[in-house]
Amino acid sequence: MSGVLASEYPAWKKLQEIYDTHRASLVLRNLFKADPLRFQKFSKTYTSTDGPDVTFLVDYSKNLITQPIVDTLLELVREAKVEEYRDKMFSGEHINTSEDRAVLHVALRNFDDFTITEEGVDQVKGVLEHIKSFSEAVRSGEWKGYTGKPINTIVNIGIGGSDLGPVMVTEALKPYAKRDLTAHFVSNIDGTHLAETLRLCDSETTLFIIASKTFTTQETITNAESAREWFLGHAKDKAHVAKHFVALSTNTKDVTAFGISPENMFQFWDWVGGRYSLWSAIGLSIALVIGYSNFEELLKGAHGMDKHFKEAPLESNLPVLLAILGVWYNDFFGTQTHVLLPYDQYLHKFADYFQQGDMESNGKTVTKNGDRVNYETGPIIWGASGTNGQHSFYQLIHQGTKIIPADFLAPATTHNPIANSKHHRILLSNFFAQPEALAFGKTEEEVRAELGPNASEPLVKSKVFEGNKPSTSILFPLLTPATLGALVALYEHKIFVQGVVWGINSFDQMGVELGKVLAKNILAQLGKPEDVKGHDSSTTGLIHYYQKYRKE
Ligand SMILES: O=P(O)(O)OC[C@H]1O[C@@H](O)[C@H](O)[C@@H](O)[C@@H]1O
Repeated sequence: MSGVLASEYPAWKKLQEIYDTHRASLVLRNLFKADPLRFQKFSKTYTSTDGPDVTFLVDYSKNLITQPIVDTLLELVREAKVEEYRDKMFSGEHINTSEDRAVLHVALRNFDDFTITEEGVDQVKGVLEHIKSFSEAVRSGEWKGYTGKPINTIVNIGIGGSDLGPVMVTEALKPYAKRDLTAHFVSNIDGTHLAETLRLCDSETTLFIIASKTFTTQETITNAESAREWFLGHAKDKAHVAKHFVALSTNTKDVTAFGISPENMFQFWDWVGGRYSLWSAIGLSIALVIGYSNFEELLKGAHGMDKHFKEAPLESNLPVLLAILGVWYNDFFGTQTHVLLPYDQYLHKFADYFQQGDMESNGKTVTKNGDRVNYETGPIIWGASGTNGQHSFYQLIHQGTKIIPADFLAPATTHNPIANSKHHRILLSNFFAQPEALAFGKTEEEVRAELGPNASEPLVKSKVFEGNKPSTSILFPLLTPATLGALVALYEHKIFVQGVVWGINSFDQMGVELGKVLAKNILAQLGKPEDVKGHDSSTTGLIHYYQKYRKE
Protein backbone atom coordinates (compact mmCIF):
# COMPACT_ATOMS: atom_id res chain seq x y z
CA MET A 1 0.00 0.00 0.00
CA SER A 2 1.00 3.54 -0.53
CA GLY A 3 0.49 4.28 3.15
CA VAL A 4 -2.40 6.58 2.33
CA LEU A 5 -5.73 6.20 4.12
CA ALA A 6 -8.66 6.06 1.70
CA SER A 7 -10.05 9.25 3.24
CA GLU A 8 -6.94 11.11 2.08
CA TYR A 9 -7.51 10.42 -1.61
CA PRO A 10 -8.61 13.56 -3.50
CA ALA A 11 -11.62 11.66 -4.89
CA TRP A 12 -12.73 10.75 -1.36
CA LYS A 13 -12.73 14.42 -0.39
CA LYS A 14 -14.62 15.27 -3.54
CA LEU A 15 -17.19 12.58 -2.75
CA GLN A 16 -17.65 14.03 0.73
CA GLU A 17 -18.30 17.45 -0.82
CA ILE A 18 -20.76 15.97 -3.29
CA TYR A 19 -22.53 14.16 -0.48
CA ASP A 20 -22.70 17.30 1.68
CA THR A 21 -24.03 19.51 -1.10
CA HIS A 22 -26.15 17.12 -3.15
CA ARG A 23 -27.45 14.52 -0.72
CA ALA A 24 -30.85 16.22 -0.49
CA SER A 25 -31.28 16.26 -4.27
CA LEU A 26 -30.62 12.55 -4.67
CA VAL A 27 -34.27 11.64 -4.94
CA LEU A 28 -35.02 8.64 -7.11
CA ARG A 29 -38.49 9.87 -8.12
CA ASN A 30 -36.96 13.06 -9.49
CA LEU A 31 -33.88 11.43 -10.98
CA PHE A 32 -36.05 9.00 -12.96
CA LYS A 33 -38.46 11.76 -14.04
CA ALA A 34 -35.61 13.97 -15.18
CA ASP A 35 -33.91 11.32 -17.25
CA PRO A 36 -35.93 8.87 -19.35
CA LEU A 37 -32.70 7.06 -20.20
CA ARG A 38 -31.67 6.43 -16.59
CA PHE A 39 -32.21 2.67 -16.84
CA GLN A 40 -30.14 2.45 -20.04
CA LYS A 41 -27.37 4.50 -18.46
CA PHE A 42 -27.21 2.63 -15.18
CA SER A 43 -27.69 -0.97 -16.20
CA LYS A 44 -25.32 -3.45 -17.83
CA THR A 45 -25.69 -6.85 -19.38
CA TYR A 46 -22.93 -9.31 -18.65
CA THR A 47 -22.20 -11.83 -21.38
CA SER A 48 -19.38 -14.29 -20.92
CA THR A 49 -16.66 -14.15 -23.53
CA ASP A 50 -15.08 -17.38 -22.39
CA GLY A 51 -16.36 -20.83 -21.51
CA PRO A 52 -20.04 -21.64 -21.10
CA ASP A 53 -22.67 -19.07 -22.05
CA VAL A 54 -23.57 -16.92 -19.11
CA THR A 55 -25.57 -13.76 -19.26
CA PHE A 56 -27.32 -11.56 -16.74
CA LEU A 57 -28.62 -8.07 -16.34
CA VAL A 58 -27.44 -5.80 -13.56
CA ASP A 59 -29.76 -2.85 -13.06
CA TYR A 60 -28.24 -0.32 -10.68
CA SER A 61 -30.38 2.61 -11.75
CA LYS A 62 -32.36 2.55 -8.49
CA ASN A 63 -29.32 3.70 -6.56
CA LEU A 64 -28.71 7.18 -5.14
CA ILE A 65 -26.23 8.09 -7.84
CA THR A 66 -25.70 10.44 -10.75
CA GLN A 67 -23.09 10.16 -13.48
CA PRO A 68 -20.73 12.63 -11.75
CA ILE A 69 -20.97 10.54 -8.57
CA VAL A 70 -20.13 7.34 -10.47
CA ASP A 71 -17.25 9.13 -12.20
CA THR A 72 -15.85 10.33 -8.90
CA LEU A 73 -16.20 6.89 -7.33
CA LEU A 74 -14.26 5.50 -10.30
CA GLU A 75 -11.62 8.17 -9.72
CA LEU A 76 -11.35 6.83 -6.19
CA VAL A 77 -10.88 3.31 -7.58
CA ARG A 78 -8.06 4.61 -9.78
CA GLU A 79 -6.43 6.55 -6.97
CA ALA A 80 -6.52 3.44 -4.79
CA LYS A 81 -4.75 1.58 -7.62
CA VAL A 82 -7.36 -1.14 -7.81
CA GLU A 83 -6.28 -2.16 -11.31
CA GLU A 84 -2.68 -2.52 -10.16
CA TYR A 85 -3.72 -4.65 -7.18
CA ARG A 86 -6.04 -6.74 -9.35
CA ASP A 87 -3.14 -7.48 -11.68
CA LYS A 88 -0.94 -8.31 -8.71
CA MET A 89 -3.55 -10.81 -7.52
CA PHE A 90 -3.79 -12.47 -10.93
CA SER A 91 -0.01 -12.67 -11.28
CA GLY A 92 0.41 -14.37 -7.90
CA GLU A 93 2.09 -11.54 -5.97
CA HIS A 94 1.85 -12.03 -2.24
CA ILE A 95 -0.90 -9.48 -1.65
CA ASN A 96 -1.92 -11.23 1.57
CA THR A 97 0.94 -9.41 3.25
CA SER A 98 0.35 -10.37 6.90
CA GLU A 99 0.62 -14.06 5.99
CA ASP A 100 2.99 -13.52 3.06
CA ARG A 101 0.76 -15.46 0.68
CA ALA A 102 -0.52 -15.17 -2.84
CA VAL A 103 -4.29 -14.98 -3.33
CA LEU A 104 -5.03 -17.29 -6.19
CA HIS A 105 -8.54 -18.70 -6.10
CA VAL A 106 -8.64 -17.51 -9.72
CA ALA A 107 -5.97 -20.11 -10.51
CA LEU A 108 -8.36 -22.89 -9.45
CA ARG A 109 -10.74 -22.09 -12.31
CA ASN A 110 -8.27 -20.91 -14.91
CA PHE A 111 -8.03 -23.87 -17.32
CA ASP A 112 -4.72 -22.70 -18.83
CA ASP A 113 -6.00 -19.30 -19.86
CA PHE A 114 -3.98 -16.83 -17.76
CA THR A 115 -0.32 -17.50 -17.05
CA ILE A 116 0.08 -17.84 -13.30
CA THR A 117 3.32 -18.99 -11.76
CA GLU A 118 3.18 -19.93 -8.11
CA GLU A 119 4.14 -23.15 -6.43
CA GLY A 120 1.24 -25.58 -6.64
CA VAL A 121 -0.60 -23.93 -9.52
CA ASP A 122 0.75 -26.61 -11.86
CA GLN A 123 -0.90 -29.24 -9.63
CA VAL A 124 -4.43 -27.82 -9.97
CA LYS A 125 -5.20 -29.93 -13.02
CA GLY A 126 -4.06 -33.12 -11.30
CA VAL A 127 -6.32 -32.45 -8.30
CA LEU A 128 -9.26 -31.79 -10.63
CA GLU A 129 -8.57 -35.14 -12.30
CA HIS A 130 -8.49 -36.78 -8.88
CA ILE A 131 -11.85 -35.15 -8.02
CA LYS A 132 -13.23 -36.33 -11.36
CA SER A 133 -12.13 -39.95 -11.09
CA PHE A 134 -13.10 -40.26 -7.43
CA SER A 135 -16.51 -38.62 -7.83
CA GLU A 136 -17.26 -40.77 -10.85
CA ALA A 137 -16.27 -43.92 -8.99
CA VAL A 138 -18.55 -43.05 -6.06
CA ARG A 139 -21.47 -41.89 -8.21
CA SER A 140 -21.35 -44.94 -10.45
CA GLY A 141 -21.25 -47.33 -7.52
CA GLU A 142 -17.83 -48.61 -8.47
CA TRP A 143 -16.45 -47.35 -5.12
CA LYS A 144 -17.65 -49.80 -2.53
CA GLY A 145 -17.93 -49.62 1.23
CA TYR A 146 -16.51 -52.21 3.63
CA THR A 147 -19.34 -54.68 3.06
CA GLY A 148 -19.29 -54.29 -0.71
CA LYS A 149 -22.23 -51.90 -0.94
CA PRO A 150 -22.05 -48.66 -2.97
CA ILE A 151 -22.04 -45.28 -1.24
CA ASN A 152 -25.41 -43.54 -0.98
CA THR A 153 -24.65 -40.93 1.70
CA ILE A 154 -21.87 -38.40 2.07
CA VAL A 155 -21.10 -36.39 5.19
CA ASN A 156 -18.89 -33.34 4.71
CA ILE A 157 -17.28 -32.43 8.03
CA GLY A 158 -15.87 -28.92 7.92
CA ILE A 159 -16.60 -25.41 9.14
CA GLY A 160 -16.39 -21.85 7.79
CA GLY A 161 -15.01 -21.90 4.29
CA SER A 162 -14.77 -25.68 4.41
CA ASP A 163 -18.53 -25.90 4.87
CA LEU A 164 -20.41 -22.81 3.69
CA GLY A 165 -19.37 -22.96 0.03
CA PRO A 166 -20.27 -26.64 -0.47
CA VAL A 167 -23.52 -26.14 1.46
CA MET A 168 -24.52 -23.07 -0.54
CA VAL A 169 -23.62 -24.57 -3.93
CA THR A 170 -25.14 -28.00 -3.40
CA GLU A 171 -28.37 -26.28 -2.32
CA ALA A 172 -28.25 -23.82 -5.23
CA LEU A 173 -27.64 -26.55 -7.81
CA LYS A 174 -30.01 -29.17 -6.48
CA PRO A 175 -31.72 -29.53 -9.87
CA TYR A 176 -28.42 -31.04 -11.07
CA ALA A 177 -28.04 -33.36 -8.09
CA LYS A 178 -27.94 -37.13 -8.09
CA ARG A 179 -31.07 -37.59 -6.06
CA ASP A 180 -30.18 -41.00 -4.67
CA LEU A 181 -27.01 -39.66 -3.09
CA THR A 182 -27.80 -37.87 0.17
CA ALA A 183 -25.41 -35.15 1.30
CA HIS A 184 -25.10 -33.96 4.89
CA PHE A 185 -22.90 -31.17 6.19
CA VAL A 186 -21.70 -31.22 9.77
CA SER A 187 -19.97 -28.08 11.02
CA ASN A 188 -20.96 -27.19 14.57
CA ILE A 189 -18.93 -28.53 17.49
CA ASP A 190 -22.27 -28.95 19.27
CA GLY A 191 -22.51 -32.74 19.38
CA THR A 192 -26.13 -32.43 18.34
CA HIS A 193 -25.10 -31.63 14.78
CA LEU A 194 -23.10 -34.83 14.36
CA ALA A 195 -25.40 -37.01 16.47
CA GLU A 196 -28.51 -36.02 14.51
CA THR A 197 -26.67 -36.59 11.22
CA LEU A 198 -25.31 -39.99 12.21
CA ARG A 199 -28.85 -41.08 13.07
CA LEU A 200 -29.54 -40.78 9.34
CA CYS A 201 -26.45 -42.70 8.23
CA ASP A 202 -25.65 -46.33 7.60
CA SER A 203 -21.95 -47.03 8.23
CA GLU A 204 -21.84 -49.47 5.29
CA THR A 205 -22.89 -46.88 2.72
CA THR A 206 -21.60 -43.57 4.14
CA LEU A 207 -18.54 -41.65 3.03
CA PHE A 208 -17.06 -39.04 5.38
CA ILE A 209 -15.26 -36.11 3.79
CA ILE A 210 -13.04 -34.33 6.28
CA ALA A 211 -12.67 -30.83 4.89
CA SER A 212 -10.13 -28.62 6.58
CA LYS A 213 -7.47 -26.47 5.02
CA THR A 214 -5.33 -26.54 8.14
CA PHE A 215 -6.57 -29.88 9.52
CA THR A 216 -6.19 -28.35 12.97
CA THR A 217 -9.60 -26.71 13.37
CA GLN A 218 -10.94 -27.90 16.73
CA GLU A 219 -14.55 -28.33 15.60
CA THR A 220 -13.70 -30.29 12.47
CA ILE A 221 -11.10 -32.56 14.01
CA THR A 222 -13.31 -33.32 17.02
CA ASN A 223 -16.28 -34.08 14.77
CA ALA A 224 -14.06 -36.20 12.49
CA GLU A 225 -12.69 -38.20 15.44
CA SER A 226 -16.19 -38.84 16.77
CA ALA A 227 -17.40 -39.85 13.31
CA ARG A 228 -14.49 -42.29 13.01
CA GLU A 229 -15.28 -43.72 16.44
CA TRP A 230 -18.93 -44.19 15.40
CA PHE A 231 -17.81 -45.80 12.15
CA LEU A 232 -15.39 -48.18 13.85
CA GLY A 233 -18.10 -49.08 16.35
CA HIS A 234 -19.88 -50.61 13.36
CA ALA A 235 -17.08 -51.62 11.00
CA LYS A 236 -14.72 -52.86 13.81
CA ASP A 237 -11.61 -53.02 11.61
CA LYS A 238 -9.41 -49.91 11.16
CA ALA A 239 -8.53 -51.07 7.65
CA HIS A 240 -12.08 -50.16 6.59
CA VAL A 241 -11.48 -46.44 7.31
CA ALA A 242 -9.77 -46.15 3.91
CA LYS A 243 -13.05 -46.87 2.10
CA HIS A 244 -15.10 -44.43 4.16
CA PHE A 245 -12.90 -41.43 5.01
CA VAL A 246 -11.24 -38.98 2.66
CA ALA A 247 -9.61 -35.63 3.45
CA LEU A 248 -9.49 -32.26 1.72
CA SER A 249 -6.55 -30.36 3.10
CA THR A 250 -3.21 -28.64 2.68
CA ASN A 251 -1.79 -30.56 5.67
CA THR A 252 -0.57 -34.00 4.54
CA LYS A 253 1.16 -34.72 7.85
CA ASP A 254 -1.91 -34.37 10.06
CA VAL A 255 -4.17 -36.07 7.51
CA THR A 256 -1.87 -39.09 7.56
CA ALA A 257 -1.70 -39.03 11.37
CA PHE A 258 -5.52 -39.13 11.42
CA GLY A 259 -5.35 -42.40 9.51
CA ILE A 260 -6.32 -41.25 6.03
CA SER A 261 -3.97 -42.50 3.36
CA PRO A 262 -2.40 -39.99 0.93
CA GLU A 263 -4.28 -41.45 -2.04
CA ASN A 264 -7.52 -40.51 -0.29
CA MET A 265 -6.36 -36.96 0.30
CA PHE A 266 -7.29 -34.14 -2.04
CA GLN A 267 -4.67 -31.45 -1.94
CA PHE A 268 -4.88 -27.70 -2.05
CA TRP A 269 -2.50 -24.89 -1.22
CA ASP A 270 -1.97 -22.01 1.19
CA TRP A 271 -2.82 -19.49 -1.54
CA VAL A 272 -6.45 -20.62 -1.40
CA GLY A 273 -8.23 -18.68 1.33
CA GLY A 274 -10.83 -20.71 3.26
CA ARG A 275 -13.71 -18.47 2.15
CA TYR A 276 -12.52 -18.73 -1.46
CA SER A 277 -12.02 -22.48 -1.42
CA LEU A 278 -15.17 -23.99 -2.90
CA TRP A 279 -13.34 -24.03 -6.24
CA SER A 280 -10.59 -26.23 -4.80
CA ALA A 281 -10.57 -29.74 -3.36
CA ILE A 282 -13.09 -28.35 -0.85
CA GLY A 283 -15.56 -28.64 -3.74
CA LEU A 284 -15.36 -32.46 -3.69
CA SER A 285 -18.79 -32.76 -2.09
CA ILE A 286 -20.15 -30.47 -4.82
CA ALA A 287 -18.68 -32.71 -7.54
CA LEU A 288 -20.12 -35.76 -5.80
CA VAL A 289 -23.58 -34.24 -5.63
CA ILE A 290 -23.88 -32.56 -9.04
CA GLY A 291 -21.30 -34.56 -11.00
CA TYR A 292 -17.85 -33.51 -12.14
CA SER A 293 -18.93 -31.95 -15.45
CA ASN A 294 -21.36 -29.63 -13.65
CA PHE A 295 -18.64 -28.78 -11.12
CA GLU A 296 -16.38 -27.86 -14.04
CA GLU A 297 -19.17 -25.68 -15.50
CA LEU A 298 -19.33 -23.85 -12.16
CA LEU A 299 -15.58 -23.23 -12.33
CA LYS A 300 -15.72 -22.11 -15.94
CA GLY A 301 -18.60 -19.73 -15.22
CA ALA A 302 -16.45 -18.16 -12.51
CA HIS A 303 -13.49 -17.98 -14.87
CA GLY A 304 -15.61 -16.02 -17.36
CA MET A 305 -16.23 -13.45 -14.62
CA ASP A 306 -12.51 -13.42 -13.75
CA LYS A 307 -11.81 -12.51 -17.34
CA HIS A 308 -14.41 -9.76 -17.26
CA PHE A 309 -12.96 -8.39 -14.02
CA LYS A 310 -9.43 -8.54 -15.40
CA GLU A 311 -10.17 -7.03 -18.79
CA ALA A 312 -13.29 -4.85 -18.80
CA PRO A 313 -12.76 -1.11 -18.44
CA LEU A 314 -13.64 0.20 -15.00
CA GLU A 315 -16.73 2.01 -16.32
CA SER A 316 -18.35 -1.26 -17.32
CA ASN A 317 -16.61 -3.58 -14.88
CA LEU A 318 -19.41 -5.15 -12.85
CA PRO A 319 -17.49 -6.10 -9.69
CA VAL A 320 -16.09 -2.56 -9.66
CA LEU A 321 -19.54 -1.01 -10.10
CA LEU A 322 -21.06 -3.08 -7.29
CA ALA A 323 -18.07 -2.23 -5.10
CA ILE A 324 -18.31 1.52 -5.57
CA LEU A 325 -22.01 1.54 -4.77
CA GLY A 326 -21.16 -0.18 -1.51
CA VAL A 327 -18.40 2.32 -0.71
CA TRP A 328 -20.76 5.22 -1.49
CA TYR A 329 -23.40 4.02 0.99
CA ASN A 330 -21.07 2.60 3.61
CA ASP A 331 -18.69 5.52 3.84
CA PHE A 332 -20.76 8.56 2.94
CA PHE A 333 -24.35 7.70 3.87
CA GLY A 334 -23.19 5.76 6.93
CA THR A 335 -25.28 2.71 6.14
CA GLN A 336 -24.19 -0.15 8.33
CA THR A 337 -25.55 -3.16 6.52
CA HIS A 338 -26.11 -4.60 3.09
CA VAL A 339 -28.88 -7.08 2.43
CA LEU A 340 -28.77 -9.91 -0.15
CA LEU A 341 -32.22 -10.95 -1.33
CA PRO A 342 -32.27 -13.81 -3.82
CA TYR A 343 -35.72 -14.55 -5.20
CA ASP A 344 -34.81 -18.16 -5.69
CA GLN A 345 -35.36 -20.83 -3.05
CA TYR A 346 -32.28 -22.65 -4.30
CA LEU A 347 -30.19 -19.64 -3.26
CA HIS A 348 -31.42 -19.72 0.32
CA LYS A 349 -27.85 -20.05 1.61
CA PHE A 350 -26.42 -17.28 -0.58
CA ALA A 351 -26.49 -14.60 2.13
CA ASP A 352 -25.01 -17.01 4.73
CA TYR A 353 -22.21 -17.79 2.33
CA PHE A 354 -21.36 -14.15 1.70
CA GLN A 355 -21.56 -13.33 5.37
CA GLN A 356 -18.26 -15.14 5.67
CA GLY A 357 -17.09 -14.09 2.21
CA ASP A 358 -17.54 -10.39 2.89
CA MET A 359 -17.41 -9.98 6.66
CA GLU A 360 -14.35 -12.16 7.23
CA SER A 361 -12.61 -10.44 4.33
CA ASN A 362 -13.38 -6.82 5.01
CA GLY A 363 -14.19 -6.71 8.72
CA LYS A 364 -10.88 -4.99 9.52
CA THR A 365 -9.87 -1.81 11.38
CA VAL A 366 -6.27 -1.36 10.36
CA THR A 367 -4.77 -0.90 6.91
CA LYS A 368 -2.10 -3.13 5.48
CA ASN A 369 0.37 -0.58 6.87
CA GLY A 370 -1.01 -0.94 10.37
CA ASP A 371 -2.76 2.45 10.45
CA ARG A 372 -6.18 2.67 12.03
CA VAL A 373 -8.79 3.63 9.47
CA ASN A 374 -10.93 6.72 10.10
CA TYR A 375 -13.82 5.46 7.98
CA GLU A 376 -16.11 2.47 7.82
CA THR A 377 -14.86 -0.76 6.24
CA GLY A 378 -16.87 -3.92 5.54
CA PRO A 379 -20.65 -3.79 5.95
CA ILE A 380 -22.77 -6.25 7.90
CA ILE A 381 -24.09 -8.73 5.34
CA TRP A 382 -27.41 -10.40 5.90
CA GLY A 383 -30.41 -11.59 3.97
CA ALA A 384 -32.88 -14.34 3.18
CA SER A 385 -34.53 -15.69 0.11
CA GLY A 386 -37.63 -13.99 -1.23
CA THR A 387 -40.50 -13.84 -0.61
CA ASN A 388 -40.02 -15.02 2.98
CA GLY A 389 -38.23 -11.84 4.04
CA GLN A 390 -41.17 -9.75 2.87
CA HIS A 391 -43.25 -11.24 5.66
CA SER A 392 -40.69 -10.60 8.35
CA PHE A 393 -38.00 -7.93 8.08
CA TYR A 394 -38.95 -5.92 4.97
CA GLN A 395 -41.12 -3.67 7.14
CA LEU A 396 -37.94 -2.12 8.52
CA ILE A 397 -36.35 -1.77 5.09
CA HIS A 398 -39.45 0.02 3.78
CA GLN A 399 -40.43 2.21 6.70
CA GLY A 400 -37.67 1.97 9.30
CA THR A 401 -35.26 4.81 10.04
CA LYS A 402 -32.29 3.12 8.42
CA ILE A 403 -31.13 2.99 4.82
CA ILE A 404 -30.38 -0.61 3.87
CA PRO A 405 -28.90 -0.99 0.40
CA ALA A 406 -30.31 -4.18 -1.11
CA ASP A 407 -29.32 -6.55 -3.89
CA PHE A 408 -32.24 -8.41 -5.45
CA LEU A 409 -31.35 -11.49 -7.50
CA ALA A 410 -33.70 -13.70 -9.52
CA PRO A 411 -33.83 -16.22 -12.35
CA ALA A 412 -36.17 -15.33 -15.23
CA THR A 413 -37.15 -19.00 -15.52
CA THR A 414 -37.42 -21.74 -12.97
CA HIS A 415 -36.32 -25.34 -12.71
CA ASN A 416 -39.73 -26.05 -11.19
CA PRO A 417 -42.41 -24.55 -13.44
CA ILE A 418 -45.23 -26.08 -11.42
CA ALA A 419 -48.81 -24.91 -12.04
CA ASN A 420 -47.74 -23.70 -15.45
CA SER A 421 -45.13 -21.38 -13.86
CA LYS A 422 -47.78 -19.59 -11.84
CA HIS A 423 -45.57 -19.72 -8.74
CA HIS A 424 -42.67 -18.29 -10.64
CA ARG A 425 -44.70 -15.43 -12.07
CA ILE A 426 -45.91 -14.53 -8.57
CA LEU A 427 -42.34 -14.78 -7.27
CA LEU A 428 -41.05 -12.51 -10.01
CA SER A 429 -43.87 -10.01 -9.63
CA ASN A 430 -42.60 -9.58 -6.07
CA PHE A 431 -39.00 -9.36 -7.28
CA PHE A 432 -40.05 -6.48 -9.55
CA ALA A 433 -42.41 -4.84 -7.07
CA GLN A 434 -40.15 -4.64 -4.01
CA PRO A 435 -37.37 -2.52 -5.54
CA GLU A 436 -40.04 -0.31 -7.10
CA ALA A 437 -41.79 0.19 -3.76
CA LEU A 438 -38.46 0.84 -2.02
CA ALA A 439 -37.37 3.40 -4.58
CA PHE A 440 -40.56 5.33 -5.15
CA GLY A 441 -42.56 4.75 -1.98
CA LYS A 442 -45.98 6.26 -1.51
CA THR A 443 -46.51 9.94 -0.78
CA GLU A 444 -48.89 11.45 1.75
CA GLU A 445 -51.04 12.77 -1.11
CA GLU A 446 -51.30 9.30 -2.59
CA VAL A 447 -52.29 7.85 0.76
CA ARG A 448 -54.93 10.57 1.32
CA ALA A 449 -56.38 10.04 -2.13
CA GLU A 450 -56.61 6.33 -1.37
CA LEU A 451 -58.11 6.60 2.14
CA GLY A 452 -60.51 9.44 1.53
CA PRO A 453 -61.13 12.60 3.58
CA ASN A 454 -62.24 10.84 6.78
CA ALA A 455 -58.96 9.04 7.40
CA SER A 456 -57.24 10.00 10.65
CA GLU A 457 -53.90 11.80 10.50
CA PRO A 458 -52.00 9.02 12.31
CA LEU A 459 -53.39 6.44 9.91
CA VAL A 460 -52.36 8.54 6.90
CA LYS A 461 -48.86 9.01 8.28
CA SER A 462 -48.46 5.31 9.08
CA LYS A 463 -49.20 4.39 5.50
CA VAL A 464 -46.68 6.75 3.91
CA PHE A 465 -43.61 5.14 2.37
CA GLU A 466 -40.84 7.72 2.12
CA GLY A 467 -39.19 5.68 -0.61
CA ASN A 468 -35.73 6.59 -1.91
CA LYS A 469 -34.34 3.32 -0.58
CA PRO A 470 -31.61 2.11 -2.91
CA SER A 471 -31.37 -1.28 -4.54
CA THR A 472 -29.66 -3.17 -7.35
CA SER A 473 -31.42 -5.91 -9.30
CA ILE A 474 -29.67 -8.84 -10.95
CA LEU A 475 -31.73 -10.95 -13.32
CA PHE A 476 -30.44 -14.08 -15.06
CA PRO A 477 -32.16 -16.56 -17.42
CA LEU A 478 -31.84 -19.67 -15.21
CA LEU A 479 -29.70 -20.71 -12.25
CA THR A 480 -27.20 -23.00 -13.98
CA PRO A 481 -23.82 -24.11 -12.60
CA ALA A 482 -22.00 -21.62 -14.86
CA THR A 483 -24.32 -18.76 -13.91
CA LEU A 484 -23.84 -19.49 -10.22
CA GLY A 485 -20.06 -19.58 -10.74
CA ALA A 486 -20.15 -16.17 -12.41
CA LEU A 487 -22.38 -14.66 -9.70
CA VAL A 488 -20.17 -15.91 -6.88
CA ALA A 489 -17.05 -14.61 -8.64
CA LEU A 490 -18.82 -11.27 -9.19
CA TYR A 491 -19.27 -10.85 -5.44
CA GLU A 492 -15.77 -12.16 -4.65
CA HIS A 493 -14.23 -9.49 -6.85
CA LYS A 494 -16.55 -6.83 -5.49
CA ILE A 495 -15.19 -7.63 -2.02
CA PHE A 496 -11.64 -7.47 -3.40
CA VAL A 497 -12.18 -4.00 -4.90
CA GLN A 498 -13.65 -2.64 -1.68
CA GLY A 499 -10.76 -4.06 0.33
CA VAL A 500 -8.25 -2.31 -1.93
CA VAL A 501 -10.12 1.00 -1.72
CA TRP A 502 -10.14 0.78 2.09
CA GLY A 503 -6.46 -0.21 2.10
CA ILE A 504 -7.06 -3.33 4.19
CA ASN A 505 -5.92 -6.93 3.81
CA SER A 506 -9.04 -8.82 2.72
CA PHE A 507 -7.28 -12.17 2.92
CA ASP A 508 -6.34 -12.79 6.52
CA GLN A 509 -8.74 -13.39 9.43
CA MET A 510 -6.84 -12.54 12.62
CA GLY A 511 -10.11 -11.54 14.28
CA VAL A 512 -11.20 -15.13 14.74
CA GLU A 513 -8.12 -16.10 16.77
CA LEU A 514 -8.61 -14.52 20.19
CA GLY A 515 -11.85 -16.35 20.97
CA LYS A 516 -10.22 -19.66 20.00
CA VAL A 517 -7.30 -19.10 22.39
CA LEU A 518 -9.56 -18.09 25.28
CA ALA A 519 -11.84 -21.11 24.71
CA LYS A 520 -8.87 -23.45 24.84
CA ASN A 521 -7.80 -21.97 28.15
CA ILE A 522 -11.34 -22.15 29.57
CA LEU A 523 -11.80 -25.76 28.40
CA ALA A 524 -8.97 -26.75 30.73
CA GLN A 525 -10.68 -24.97 33.67
CA LEU A 526 -14.19 -26.35 33.32
CA GLY A 527 -13.68 -29.21 35.80
CA LYS A 528 -13.75 -27.59 39.25
CA PRO A 529 -14.73 -24.12 40.53
CA GLU A 530 -11.28 -23.66 42.05
CA ASP A 531 -9.69 -24.17 38.61
CA VAL A 532 -11.47 -21.11 37.20
CA LYS A 533 -8.78 -18.46 37.29
CA GLY A 534 -7.75 -15.27 35.59
CA HIS A 535 -11.15 -14.09 34.39
CA ASP A 536 -13.39 -11.12 35.00
CA SER A 537 -16.27 -11.59 37.46
CA SER A 538 -18.83 -12.02 34.67
CA THR A 539 -16.98 -14.85 32.92
CA THR A 540 -16.17 -16.49 36.26
CA GLY A 541 -19.83 -16.24 37.33
CA LEU A 542 -21.03 -17.81 34.11
CA ILE A 543 -18.60 -20.72 34.38
CA HIS A 544 -19.48 -21.29 38.06
CA TYR A 545 -23.18 -21.41 37.17
CA TYR A 546 -22.43 -23.99 34.45
CA GLN A 547 -20.41 -26.08 36.90
CA LYS A 548 -23.46 -26.52 39.13
CA TYR A 549 -25.13 -28.49 36.33
CA ARG A 550 -22.10 -30.09 34.70
CA LYS A 551 -22.41 -33.83 34.22
CA GLU A 552 -19.46 -36.29 34.29
O1 LIG B 1 -10.53 -25.25 6.67
P1 LIG B 1 -10.09 -25.00 8.07
O2 LIG B 1 -8.61 -24.85 8.17
O3 LIG B 1 -10.62 -26.06 8.98
O4 LIG B 1 -10.70 -23.62 8.51
C1 LIG B 1 -12.07 -23.42 8.63
C2 LIG B 1 -12.36 -21.98 8.96
O5 LIG B 1 -11.73 -21.68 10.18
C3 LIG B 1 -11.95 -20.39 10.69
O6 LIG B 1 -11.32 -20.22 11.90
C4 LIG B 1 -11.48 -19.38 9.70
O7 LIG B 1 -11.87 -18.12 10.20
C5 LIG B 1 -12.13 -19.61 8.34
O8 LIG B 1 -11.58 -18.72 7.41
C6 LIG B 1 -11.92 -21.02 7.89
O9 LIG B 1 -12.62 -21.21 6.68
